[in-house]
Amino acid sequence: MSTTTRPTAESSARSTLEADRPMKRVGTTFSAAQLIEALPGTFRKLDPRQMFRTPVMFIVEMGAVLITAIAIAEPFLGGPVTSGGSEVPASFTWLIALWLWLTVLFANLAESVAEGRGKAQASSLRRARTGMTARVVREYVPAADPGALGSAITDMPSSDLDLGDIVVIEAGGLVPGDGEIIWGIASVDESAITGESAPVIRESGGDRSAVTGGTRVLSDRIVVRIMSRPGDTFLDRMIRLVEGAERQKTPNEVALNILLATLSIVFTVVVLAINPIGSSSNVAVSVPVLVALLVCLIPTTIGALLAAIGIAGMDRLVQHNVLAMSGRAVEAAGDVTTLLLDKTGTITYGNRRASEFISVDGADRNDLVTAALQSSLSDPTPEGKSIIDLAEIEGSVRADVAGTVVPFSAQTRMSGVDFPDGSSVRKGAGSAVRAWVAAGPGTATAELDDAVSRVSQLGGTPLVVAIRDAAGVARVLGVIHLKDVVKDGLPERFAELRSMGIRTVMITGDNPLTAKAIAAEAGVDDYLAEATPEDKMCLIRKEQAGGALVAMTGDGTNDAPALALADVGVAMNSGTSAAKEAGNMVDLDSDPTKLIDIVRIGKQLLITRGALTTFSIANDVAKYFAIVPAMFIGAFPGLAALNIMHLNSPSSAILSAVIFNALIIVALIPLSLRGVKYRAASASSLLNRNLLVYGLGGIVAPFIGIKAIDLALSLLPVF
Ligand SMILES: Nc1ncnc2c1ncn2[C@@H]1O[C@H](COP(=O)(O)OP(=O)(O)OP(=O)(O)O)[C@@H](O)[C@H]1O
Ligand SMILES: [K+]
Ligand SMILES: [Mg+2]
Repeated sequence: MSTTTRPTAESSARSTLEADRPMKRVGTTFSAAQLIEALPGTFRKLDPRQMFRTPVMFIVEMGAVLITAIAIAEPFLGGPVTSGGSEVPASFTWLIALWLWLTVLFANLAESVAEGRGKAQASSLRRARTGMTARVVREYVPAADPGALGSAITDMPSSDLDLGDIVVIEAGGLVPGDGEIIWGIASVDESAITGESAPVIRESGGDRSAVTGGTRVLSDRIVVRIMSRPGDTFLDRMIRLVEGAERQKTPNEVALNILLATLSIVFTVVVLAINPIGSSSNVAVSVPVLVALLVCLIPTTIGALLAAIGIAGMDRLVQHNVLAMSGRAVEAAGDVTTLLLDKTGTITYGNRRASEFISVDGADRNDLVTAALQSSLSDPTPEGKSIIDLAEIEGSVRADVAGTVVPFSAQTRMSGVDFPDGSSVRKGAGSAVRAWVAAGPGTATAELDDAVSRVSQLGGTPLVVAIRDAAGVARVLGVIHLKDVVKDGLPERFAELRSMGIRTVMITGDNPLTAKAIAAEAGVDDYLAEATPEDKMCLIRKEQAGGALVAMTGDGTNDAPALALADVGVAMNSGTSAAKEAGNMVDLDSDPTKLIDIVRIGKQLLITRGALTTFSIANDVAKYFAIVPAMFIGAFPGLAALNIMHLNSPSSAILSAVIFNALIIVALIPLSLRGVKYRAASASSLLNRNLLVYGLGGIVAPFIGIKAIDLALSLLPVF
């Protein structure tokens, strides 16, 4: 690996990448309509079996049930008289019960509003899924155009399609399910899924062969092998994802929930111990006051908002056209230190096309073109097809030849044909074909090296063409120049990643010179050339062993193992289904720099959760000082010294604390949905700043809030 030069001025053209356009579906606060939509869910979530998943809020709900029962029973038992030696107004128990119920409902509301944003999107996705007809080819002849053959075709509903079915889709038709194109090339409108109206090219044989159910074929005819099971298509998964149906708690969330539950249990024990300590019955604290105290002490704020924060994070990714299959990956993204990128199809557009034949060593140009054509006749890759196209433009005539096809593989980096008379033809990466020629036996000359470097320095992929005659003598005929284009606006975006502390490394199967040229043009920090799929995995393991959290973006089947191994594996939507299956995120815009947004969203999620946890716990400490003196002031007038807030009466102090505890949840819903503002800064300085803002804020807010509520309550005749 070597470090590349910094981006040049020419390459700093304005980005046309998707990530630069204004975001499509962004809402930072919630509207009245959203609130109304969230109401049914708010009440449905009262089901104790659901509440139990959030232990803190489950305790509040049980408290609400208990206090409601006491409020109902009180008139028959002589009514509430005193608590902790103070008089209590008759409506007190009912008021506490009411505000405990509201506390639970506000928590449910937060989650329900967070879910609501995905539901709207899910219903628009559902529209893309319904009512499609699939045209299934019964007996498909491999690699043929069923239209030309007049194959038998049966129509069936797309919902009946199964794994392995072969369907044909004509221009204007909807793709009935996810699959791989096995014949043909077409432009496809994927806007139903990506929201982006510019059509994309999909073709058989390469890394751009995947099509998604619900998208529309705009031109030509393609044959697709279905790769998804009924009910488990990409669209189905996307719907479940945005609806939150598949949402599972991340390890961090589980750990935080355990911490919150532990705190709750500790406080429950503390509160239960209050009366025995206060011994004599005239100072005994009543059950409603004990429950009120408990609810104020346990971390209800974060308990209520935790789920909403997580859902909102996933939702923000969807707004950026990224589907995250796991919340764990979103969190990991917040700490990514290294980004590995595949070259072809990720940094470049991936439509490598033959643009030039260069003969070397005195070889006849026609022989080169013919050999290139022959070696590509049975090569289904887009590169292979582009060579045939160019050879035909150059006047070569396609003639079927019998022979054993040697298909391209990422390991051999060559493809070709072995003919029955013992001769053969190969094309492929320089190093691979050179070795093949040397074993011929034969020699390659400096003229070849020159041609290869010339193509490489232009950022092109040189494919060396060689033949071996029936006598076993090999020789090089020349080089095919495969051209690819680097996506726009990459250097600025990689510079941004650098400023976030993320190192970018391009890994490619291509030769070092091409890699160097493309790396310089794209502005990555480092590159690794001639990498096999195993090398890609090794590099990830090495980085991980050194403590780095690794993100990988790729599109090809040969990237799949690496995508699966990386902490954050972002598959390009344009890529193969193997890549999309292996990664834990899919970028619908196929933009390799989307990681900038993914990292930002991951960091924001972690920071928001940390900030609100700090706030919640600081808040609870402050409430303790507001309530405890008030609780016992009747019995121990000496506590008046602690009563720094001078609240109206003990019962109004306690009720004010409970009301504040409930209202702070509602007040913080917008922040948990929107996320704490993220600035590019080191993790420790962000942490310190947040501890200060949210810790201090958490201590001060209750004093102001409770005092204000107490003042308002004092206007009521009851207090
Ligand atoms: N159809 C083909 N026939 C022969 N050789 C090929 C063919 N396609 C690619 N090659 C050669 O094999 C090399 C490795 O290809 P591979 O697909 O593994 O990597 P890549 O696509 O170039 O890089 P990346 O990993 O960035 O996508 C290419 O650089 C090229 O030299
Ligand atoms: K609380
Ligand atoms: Mg590739």
